[in-house]
Amino acid sequence: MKLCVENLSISFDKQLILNHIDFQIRQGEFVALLGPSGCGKSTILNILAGLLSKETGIIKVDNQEIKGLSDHFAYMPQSDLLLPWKTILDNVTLYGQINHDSKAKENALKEFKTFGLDGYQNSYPDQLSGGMRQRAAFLRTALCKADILLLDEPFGALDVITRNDMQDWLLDLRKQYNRTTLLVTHDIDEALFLADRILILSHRPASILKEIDLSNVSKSRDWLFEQGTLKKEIFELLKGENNA
Ligand SMILES: Nc1ncnc2c1ncn2[C@@H]1O[C@H](COP(=O)(O)OP(=O)(O)OP(=O)(O)O)[C@@H](O)[C@H]1O
Repeated sequence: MKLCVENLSISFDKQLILNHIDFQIRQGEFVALLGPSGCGKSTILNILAGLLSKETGIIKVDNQEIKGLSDHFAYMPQSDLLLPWKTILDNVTLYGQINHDSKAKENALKEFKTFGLDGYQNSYPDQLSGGMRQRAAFLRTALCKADILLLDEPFGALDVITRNDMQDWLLDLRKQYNRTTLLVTHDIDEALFLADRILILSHRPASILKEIDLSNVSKSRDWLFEQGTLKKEIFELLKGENNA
């Protein structure tokens, strides 16, 4: 599904946070949003997910305008929000159960291996490592029948090694699943490694400062290590905005 965001603005307490944001995401494209802290990245996801009301702007999925909550979007917030009293299988099939999908558990179990959770269906969240919990939260999001995934710093709370492992895993998964995705991250490496395109936001009120197209790049850790100049350029841009 193609996502089109036009002229998106919002203020909190009379302070303009998003200033006429325009962007599009093609079917199957993976786009990362990078920007200085507090510029409004999560706010964009919250508006798309229907949790916040925009002041101006139009959101379209495949040319159809979306208002409020929509099942086009599956949202994975920063914390994993796994329910501690439910098993991993019950946690990942929460939406399916709410929607009375009798095949929810059967369909979920087929994905446990891919998501590195094989054998853990009857475990509880506190029996899993941080990385596994994030994969479970991600599986719950991916199992939603939504066309567009909204991921807010999914690996933000993980240590650097687990984070890198999760990025490798997500890059592999991307090739298989081809879901339209918008990822919010603070991490320049993560954005470069995972995204087809990076949108860099300015300091508040946020507008899109720069777009980096990586769609023709064959991604690998070696490629990432060689991107010193590009990383420096993005870093300087974000640093300038942080000080703005
Ligand atoms: N519901 C709300 N009511 C009032 N102010 C809000 C609300 N949501 C966000 N804000 C404010 O809007 C600004 C942008 O917040 P947001 O969380 O979108 O930024 P961010 O770029 O995701 O930040 P970070 O990188 O630190 O996660 C912040 O100043 C925040 O305090």
